[in-house]
Amino acid sequence: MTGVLVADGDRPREGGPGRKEVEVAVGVLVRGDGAFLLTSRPEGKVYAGYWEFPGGKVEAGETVEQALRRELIEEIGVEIGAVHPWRVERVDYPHALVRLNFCKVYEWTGELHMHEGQQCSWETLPVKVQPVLPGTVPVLKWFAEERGFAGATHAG
Ligand SMILES: Nc1nc2c([nH]c(=O)n2[C@@H]2O[C@H](COP(=O)(O)OP(=O)(O)OP(=O)(O)O)[C@@H](O)[C@H]2O)c(=O)[nH]1
Repeated sequence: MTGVLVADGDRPREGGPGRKEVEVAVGVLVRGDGAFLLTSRPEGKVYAGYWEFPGGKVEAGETVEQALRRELIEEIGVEIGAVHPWRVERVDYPHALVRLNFCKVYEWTGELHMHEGQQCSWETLPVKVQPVLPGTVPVLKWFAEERGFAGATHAG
């Protein structure tokens, strides 16, 4: 990871002048009944306790799809089937400039196991869990558009 590291509290910050975009692979697991999986960010990470879609940073030499397959095994213990790239969203956080590659996934094998002490919840609109990570909010809006859902997509 290149970028300027700035000591800040208990965690270094990625970014600074000329900060590099961090590619992130994000999995939107959708069940047959339309429910989608949200997970909470584990303790020790930025935005701990916020709800998001599972995924993580793309490592050097990996494609988004490869990163997604690896992250979902590592984080939630499932092996995913076909990956359907959906939308890309750029979010400028104080801690990083991220490029979120949201991919829909309809098939997976294995039981859900939260390997990082997260919580998980199958959700429909409006989502019940909160707080929702800022980078997750647009996805809820895309779902609302797709599903003809009117009203607030989440609390807060
Ligand atoms: N996984 C995930 N990350 C998201 C979402 N929305 C969003 O803004 N992000 C941001 O994308 C980045 C993903 O990094 P991460 O911390 O989950 O990645 P990672 O598992 O590789 O973690 P690590 O390398 O810090 O241990 C974070 O800055 C996170 O705030 C989302 O829906 N899912």
